[in-house]
Amino acid sequence: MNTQATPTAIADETLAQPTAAVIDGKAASARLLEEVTAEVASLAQQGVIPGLAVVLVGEDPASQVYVRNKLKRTVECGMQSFEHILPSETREAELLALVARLNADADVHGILVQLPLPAHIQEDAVLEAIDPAKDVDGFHRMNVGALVQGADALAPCTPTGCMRLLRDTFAERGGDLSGLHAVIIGRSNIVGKPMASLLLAANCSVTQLHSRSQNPAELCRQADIVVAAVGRPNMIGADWIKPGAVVIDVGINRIAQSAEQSPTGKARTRLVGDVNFAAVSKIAGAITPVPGGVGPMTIACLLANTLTAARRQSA
Ligand SMILES: NC(=O)C1=CN([C@@H]2O[C@H](COP(=O)(O)OP(=O)(O)OC[C@H]3O[C@@H](n4cnc5c(N)ncnc54)[C@H](OP(=O)(O)O)[C@@H]3O)[C@@H](O)[C@H]2O)C=CC1
Ligand SMILES: Nc1nc(=O)c2c([nH]1)NC[C@@H]1CN(c3ccc(C(=O)N[C@@H](CCC(=O)O)C(=O)O)cc3)C=[N+]21
Repeated sequence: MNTQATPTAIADETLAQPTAAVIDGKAASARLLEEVTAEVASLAQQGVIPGLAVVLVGEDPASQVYVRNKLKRTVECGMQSFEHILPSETREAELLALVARLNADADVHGILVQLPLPAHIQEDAVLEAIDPAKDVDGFHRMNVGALVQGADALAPCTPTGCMRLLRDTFAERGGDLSGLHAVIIGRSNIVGKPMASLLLAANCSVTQLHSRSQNPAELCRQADIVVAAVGRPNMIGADWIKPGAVVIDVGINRIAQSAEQSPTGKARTRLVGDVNFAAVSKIAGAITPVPGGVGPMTIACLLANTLTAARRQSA
């Protein structure tokens, strides 16, 4: 890179020092996993080993990476992992039969069916077939309803992980989330909608943006807290962000990386979020990186949910 301070070099956003605090999701997830590991050990003394079943249908390479990461962490925590990798042509009836067997298996306390499923399988039929007590993703209607009503429920892992990062960030500054304006970009059942429920429960004023929203950047600029869950690389630029806002980037996007940018000198892909990190980190108060932000927290919260489910099932 040209280090001469020519006007164009100064304009290069990658040269400027970020002013935002970078929120370390890896460290936060390691702390949570340490707590979970200790609790698993004490449950094991009562003869209960929490078990998590992960079901993956098809060969989506990104999903295989998540499944592998989850398996590794599950075992590290002292839990049992049951992996079911099925071919993409698996029929819905076969998948429902597997879910029924896992529901009836006393060694399995948590069930996660990796989404998205192949197009010929009805996603909601499968999610509704999971025993709500074992629904560690929190996607069953009974758990969704409980979350919306503010009742005790297994809450979706990614939004729960985002809340932990937000609470820690504001606690470090001697405050909390109450009364703050949160803008969520995205309204999926997995991330955007449950995120709104959790922020509302924490007394935020919540605005939800989506693909039909008008003037999204202008609305987003009013936010004290921004949660981006869209799936579009680098969509959120500095002009979307109020100075000092706390930005949580949920997006996981794989983009092509040129040979010059790659540490190995070979053209390959790299992960980026929905937020333009280089630009936004110059204006935000705090920001999560991708990778190393929300992703590791999702897995830690999944294992925390599995522990909770195992405790309830063995009480
Ligand atoms: N880090 C982690 O642990 C996880 C990361 N992810 C990542 O988060 C991202 C979002 O995932 P998910 O919620 O499942 O995605 P979905 O595709 O289900 O939802 C995307 C949402 O973004 C909205 N959207 C699309 N384009 C725009 C736009 N131009 N402006 C405003 N809103 C827009 C859509 O609006 P509409 O409803 O109108 O279509 C939709 O609500 C993905 O990158 C995914 O890989 C997901 C889960 C976990
Ligand atoms: N039923 C279901 N539940 C899910 O929770 C679910 C799902 N289906 N389908 C796919 C999405 C995506 N998701 C991620 C989890 C962890 C990382 C993660 O660990 N990311 C790391 C590393 C990623 C890498 O390097 O490949 C990081 O961001 O640092 C990413 C994405 C869960 N999802």
